[in-house]
Amino acid sequence: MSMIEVNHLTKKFGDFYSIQNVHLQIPKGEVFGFLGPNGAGKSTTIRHLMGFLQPTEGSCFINGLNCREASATIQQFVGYLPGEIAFIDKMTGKQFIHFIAQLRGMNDYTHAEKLMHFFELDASRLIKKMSKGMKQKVGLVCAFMHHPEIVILDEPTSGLDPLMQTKFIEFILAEKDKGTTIFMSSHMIEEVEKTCDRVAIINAGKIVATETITDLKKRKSKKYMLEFQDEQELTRFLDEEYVLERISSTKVMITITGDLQAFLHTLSNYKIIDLDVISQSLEDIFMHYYENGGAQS
Ligand SMILES: Nc1ncnc2c1ncn2[C@@H]1O[C@H](COP(=O)(O)OP(=O)(O)OP(=O)(O)O)[C@@H](O)[C@H]1O
Repeated sequence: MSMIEVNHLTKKFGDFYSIQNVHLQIPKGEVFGFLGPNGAGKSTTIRHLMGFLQPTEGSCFINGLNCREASATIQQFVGYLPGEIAFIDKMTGKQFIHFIAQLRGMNDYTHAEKLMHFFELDASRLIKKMSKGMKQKVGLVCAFMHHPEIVILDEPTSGLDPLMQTKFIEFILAEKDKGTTIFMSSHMIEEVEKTCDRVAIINAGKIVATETITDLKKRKSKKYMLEFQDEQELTRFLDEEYVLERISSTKVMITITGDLQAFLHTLSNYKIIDLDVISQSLEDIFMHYYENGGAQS
């Protein structure tokens, strides 16, 4: 049985389709990424999972429970991090964390304390005086403090600095080892690549692809900026059969899809003074799907 199941979910706001025919099945223990640009429909899908929205068509289930009908029960056991957290500003971080814990009937804060320590959160401050990143950490502590088996995170790293983003990835990988089922939305391919088993890509309310990270990586091309020691070295390199764009007399941009090994081997024969990896943007990856007719794989 899937832990999370979204069946042909459609939501219309007036005449506008926020999401259309979204279909997802996430088995126990899977870390699933939900990628898409701003306004693609990620939060709308997630809000249905938490039972906050009534579908126009379709349905969703968590652990076999209908998300709309069993909303209260689901909110009790699922770990949830909303995209925009509505905090009670007058509380300190700690008071808020205890408040949420009590709503869940918890009275042991040991794990919450551990999480605060891990995320380096000083929760004694008033929430209204906290930065966006600190508030995000409060949200993460609330999402994980009751050892949930299923976790739903709406853009979990938004507002976190790069060091914390790395810590977050480490944290998710540890949760994955424990067997936690995680569904997380993001618009950053890198964090999804590092943590998830599978990913669905949503654009303009429709799923354009669902695939394993292994397959995504195989298909993904990467660009490298190479700077050669001098023009002669670059000229020599032009004989190699690579798709490249000449940037200057000593610099080229190369696109590599798939096998890196052969590329690295070739590079070892040249005098290179600098190499930069240019990450492929989400849009570039979408282009790939559009070029293939946006077919679902
Ligand atoms: N309550 C609402 N009323 C009208 N339109 C809405 C409502 N909620 C969402 N939408 C629209 O539905 C579309 C999808 O929004 P959603 O918030 O799900 O996107 P998202 O993928 O989470 O984007 P982001 O990355 O910016 O958070 C957007 O065009 C948004 O304006």
